[in-house]
Amino acid sequence: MTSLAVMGVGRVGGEVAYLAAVLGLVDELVVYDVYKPLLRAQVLDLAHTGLDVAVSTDTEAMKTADIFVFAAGTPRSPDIKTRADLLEANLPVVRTCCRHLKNFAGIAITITNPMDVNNYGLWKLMEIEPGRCIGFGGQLDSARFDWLLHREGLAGPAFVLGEHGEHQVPVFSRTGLQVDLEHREAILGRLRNASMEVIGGKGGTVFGPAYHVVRLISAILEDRREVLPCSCIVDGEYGLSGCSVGVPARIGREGVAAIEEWDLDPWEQERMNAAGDFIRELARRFDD
Ligand SMILES: NC(=O)c1ccc[n+]([C@@H]2O[C@H](COP(=O)([O-])OP(=O)(O)OC[C@H]3O[C@@H](n4cnc5c(N)ncnc54)[C@H](O)[C@@H]3O)[C@@H](O)[C@H]2O)c1
Ligand SMILES: O=C(O)C[C@H](O)C(=O)O
Repeated sequence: MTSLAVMGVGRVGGEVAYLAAVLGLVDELVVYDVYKPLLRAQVLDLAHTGLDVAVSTDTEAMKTADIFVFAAGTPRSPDIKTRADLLEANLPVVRTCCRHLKNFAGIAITITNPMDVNNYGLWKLMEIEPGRCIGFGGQLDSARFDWLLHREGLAGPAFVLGEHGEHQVPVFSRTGLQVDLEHREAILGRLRNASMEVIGGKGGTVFGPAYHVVRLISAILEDRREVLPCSCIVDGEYGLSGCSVGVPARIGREGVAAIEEWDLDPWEQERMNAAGDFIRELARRFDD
C-alpha cells in the first residue's frame, strides 16, 4: 500500500495527485486544502475518474504517508517579480502545515515558493533527517535550460543547480558546449524569466512542474537512484551549509541517497556561492 499526501491541491498539487493516480504510482491519496470548496471539488473530480485509488482528506493520515508533497500557499502573479517575494505570504503557511507533521516518517517534497527557503523550513519544523526533505525545482529549471539550448541549435546534458529563483546556476561546463560568458548571461536571463510568460498566460505553471514532480516521486518509490537536480540540505557540499540549495542528488527510496560533487568552473561556483548566501539569509527566518 503506497500512500501520497498532498498539502494544497490547487493547480500544481491537484495535478500531481491526479497524475500520480493515473500513472498507478500510488494506492492511496491523502489530500488537504484550506479552501474547502476546492478540496471537495478535487476529491470528487478524482473519484469521477473511476481509478482504483482511495482518496482521503484526513490530515492525521498524512503523518504515515510514504511521500508528502507540500504545494500549499500563494503562487506568483505577473506583478510579483521574484519567487523570494513570496516568503512573507508563505512562511506562515509552512509553519501551520508542518506543525502537525513533526517526526514525519516518509519523504517530504517541497514545491511552494520560495522553494529552497521553504524546504529548509520544512526540514527544521518537521525535525526529520535532512535526506528526507527534498526541494523540487531544479528538474524544471533543467528542462527549461535544455529547451532554451535546443532553440539555439545547441544540445548537451542540461542541469541547473543553485536557487530555484534569480540565483539559479545553469551548469554550462557539463553541456560539452563552448558558450562564452556573454552568451551564458543571456541564456541565464531567459531562464530566470522562463515561467513568467506561462504565469501571465494561464495563471500559473502546471504541466512542467507536475510532470517532473511525478518523475521525482517515481524515482523515490522505484528506488531508481537516479541523479536529479534537487534542493537538499547541504553540509559542506560545494562549500555550502546552513541552507537548502539545488545540487545533483542521487534519489532513492530513502530520499537523498547521496549528493554528487561535480567540478564547477569559476563562473558556476561563484553563482553557487551567491545562491547559498541568498537562501541562507532568507532561511534565517526559520531559525527563530
Ligand atoms: N517549485 C516549483 O518548481 C514550482 C512550480 C510551480 C509552482 N510553485 C509554487 O507552488 C505553490 C502553489 O502553486 P499553485 O499554482 O498550485 O497555486 P494555487 O493557488 O493554485 O494552489 C495553492 C493552494 O494552496 C492552498 N492553501 C493556501 N494556504 C493553505 C494552508 N494553510 N493549508 C492548506 N492549503 C493551503 C490554497 O487554497 C490553494 O488551493 C506556489 O507557491 C507556487 O509559486 C513552485
Ligand atoms: O515561476 C514561478 O513562480 C512558478 C514556479 O516556480 C516555476 O518555475 O514554474
